[in-house]
Amino acid sequence: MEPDRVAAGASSSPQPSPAPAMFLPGQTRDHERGAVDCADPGGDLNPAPPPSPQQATVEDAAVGGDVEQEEPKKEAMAGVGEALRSFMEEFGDQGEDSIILSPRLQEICTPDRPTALRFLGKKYNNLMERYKKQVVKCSEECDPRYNGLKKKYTDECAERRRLYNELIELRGNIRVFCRCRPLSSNELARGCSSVVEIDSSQETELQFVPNEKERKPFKFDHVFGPEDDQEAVFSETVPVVGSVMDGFNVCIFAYGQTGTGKTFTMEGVPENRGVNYRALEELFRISEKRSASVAYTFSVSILEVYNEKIRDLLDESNDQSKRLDIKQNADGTQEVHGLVEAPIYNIDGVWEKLKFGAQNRSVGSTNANELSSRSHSLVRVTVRSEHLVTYQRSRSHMWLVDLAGSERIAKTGVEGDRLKESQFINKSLSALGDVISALASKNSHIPYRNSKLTHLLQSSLGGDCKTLMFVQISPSSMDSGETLSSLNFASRVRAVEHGPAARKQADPAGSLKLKQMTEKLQHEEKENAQLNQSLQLMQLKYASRENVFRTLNEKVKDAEQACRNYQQRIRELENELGNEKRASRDSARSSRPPLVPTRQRQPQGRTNSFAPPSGPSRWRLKAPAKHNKENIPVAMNKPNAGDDPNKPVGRARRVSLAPVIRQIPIQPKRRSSMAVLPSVREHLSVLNDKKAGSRLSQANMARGSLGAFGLNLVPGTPLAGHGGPVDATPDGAKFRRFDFGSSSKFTSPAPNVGMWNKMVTPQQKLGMAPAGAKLCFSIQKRVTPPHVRAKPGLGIFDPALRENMVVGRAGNALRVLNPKRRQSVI
Ligand SMILES: Nc1ncnc2c1ncn2[C@@H]1O[C@H](COP(=O)(O)OP(=O)(O)OP(=O)(O)O)[C@@H](O)[C@H]1O
Repeated sequence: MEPDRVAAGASSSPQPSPAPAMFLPGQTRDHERGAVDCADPGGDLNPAPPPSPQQATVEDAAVGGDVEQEEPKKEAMAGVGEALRSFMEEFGDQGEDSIILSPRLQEICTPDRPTALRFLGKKYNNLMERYKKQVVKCSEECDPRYNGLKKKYTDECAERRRLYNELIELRGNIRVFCRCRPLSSNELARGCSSVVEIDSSQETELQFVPNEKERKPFKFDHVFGPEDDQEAVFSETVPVVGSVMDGFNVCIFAYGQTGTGKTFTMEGVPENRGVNYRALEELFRISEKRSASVAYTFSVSILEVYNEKIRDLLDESNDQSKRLDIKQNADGTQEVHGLVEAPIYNIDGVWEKLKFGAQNRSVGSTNANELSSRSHSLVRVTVRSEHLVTYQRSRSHMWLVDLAGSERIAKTGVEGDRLKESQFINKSLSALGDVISALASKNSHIPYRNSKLTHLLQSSLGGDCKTLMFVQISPSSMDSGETLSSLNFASRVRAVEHGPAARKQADPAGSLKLKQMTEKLQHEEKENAQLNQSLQLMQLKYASRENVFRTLNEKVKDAEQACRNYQQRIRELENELGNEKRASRDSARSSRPPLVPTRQRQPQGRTNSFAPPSGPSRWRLKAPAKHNKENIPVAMNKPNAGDDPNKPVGRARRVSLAPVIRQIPIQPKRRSSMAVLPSVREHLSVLNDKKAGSRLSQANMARGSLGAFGLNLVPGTPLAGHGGPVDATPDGAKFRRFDFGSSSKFTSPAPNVGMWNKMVTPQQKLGMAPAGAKLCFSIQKRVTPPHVRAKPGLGIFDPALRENMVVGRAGNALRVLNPKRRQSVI
């Protein structure tokens, strides 16, 4: 901007409006004031236009010529100049236009207004322009920030309120609303004044001012003044009412001196309905709103506690003698059995019920109230809900209680029945006070059962429900005493902590079912775990058994193979024997000696010179006694030392050389088998003393082959050497020990064998078997089928096991000792 134009502009424009320009960030109010004063010392806020250079010169001269006159003015302006200077400094140092660096400005020691203005010239205008731009820029920058901060602040406030409410809920305090009724016309007529001061801006506080000197503040969750209507009261109550729809138990009760508006608050009047009606209206509204997801059903019961008796106000029979008692449910809640629970489907139905109940309520006239409630009235709304998606059920109660008024008997002037009622009322209210005190001081024992009222409200006062108390007060100076005691009581109630936050109530039937299901589930889980364990065990067992089975299978296969080999071998041997037999028969036929009479006579028993039939027969051979020359039997058994073996043991008599064979009863499951035995000598080398007692067996020897071999080929068996019954037990085994070639004590001497002597083995006859090789006949305990015998458990069929069992060998024959079963010869 050019200097001329600035000067002209300045002169033509009388209002450059410096005042706003003076309110700068960082400046103090004094500075601002100083700047304003500087701009307009005479009181005019608009500064004088900057003088033109010419004017400045003239003025300079004038200043110089009239110093004395200007002296006080200069002094006054000194501070102003200083302010201006600091202002300029603040805006200075801005590049070329900076006035700080100006040597001229620095020369001015005590700048006064004209000097400064003259000096500023166009700089002032530039600065103003810059300042305005900065202000605009600043506001542009700050506005969104300001709005953001403002919003943040509002949000924070809301959050703080929410957190506070949450804190209150967590603490579980009973919420207390205070409602003060207006002064009645009666009171006004009496000239009563109000002792209660309520500041409408302070929603939670009231001052109790009984006189000019006394003033006591009380704090509640909300304070309603005389001008607050039913709607305002209910709008604060709605959140508590809504909780019952979420499954919480709720209790709302009104307490206060008689005539203070308890019934007015709870019941209201038809044209101005109270909490009861509005609460139920709200329940239906919420139900309608949630109908898509939750199905609600409502029922209502109305009762009163009159003179410590419970009366059902919905009982149409109005039977006064009907006795209702409080019982404790399994879940710890209190229940009045026999109480009418009327279902309600719409708000009209609600009003009908409420009206019906109110009509039945006991009321009477007192000095304090024309229509005074003489009982505690309780409306219980039961809300049942079922979620349509999750099928979760809940059942909750909402108690709406209008207590009877506390009253001073003397003041109310009651007598007779009214007096009795008052005493009961006061007694129960005092019990309520005791309960509250006990709860507030966290006593272990809460005296709920001292009155029917406290017993009924047990779970609503100290339990897990949301409680709201209206303390009703009268503003009248006449009632200041009662008002103060009500306020004190309400404060105590407010301090009560419920303990844990209110809990959602599940439907008892549903929860019982759920409990049963949970128990069943737990039981099944336990069983499952046990089954799993046993299954794992079985799997382990199965795996190990499978292993064993596989091993056994392999062994069986081996044994079967061995068995097949043996069978093959036996067939071969049988064939050979058959051949031998045929050959020997043929040769015998061709060289048969002539028949000669025999002097032998048949033994007493049945004699048979032929081999006994094969099969499970048992034979008892009377072994031929050893005879001396005169045919006198001598002792066969162990002779005593010194005994003459040839000494006759009895009367000499003729005896048959043929063995006496007596058939003994066949024992089932016994069989005989035969085996090719090595020669006696070999045999003796095979057997040792200990093993000799073991039974001898012929594995897989065909049963029919026994007959072919003949009994006469079996010396050493009981048939050969033992006169007693065949004994297959280990004790008898010693008798089966034989020494065919030598003089065994059980075998007949070779010359005396008689016809037996002639019966040589087919092997001997055919010369196939080594000299002295015999067939051994043994008796086994059990006849085991081939497949059983082939089992590897027997051992002898398993080559590996058999090797371990071998106790002797003779040619092809092996003598094995199976410790588990028996000793065998193969
Ligand atoms: N907030 C209010 N606004 C206008 N009138 C009120 C209010 N509160 C109470 N009243 C009036 O005061 C009178 C007494 O009220 P109410 O019967 O409800 O008292 P109360 O506490 O129930 O008495 P009591 O304990 O004897 O039954 C009634 O006529 C009622 O209309």
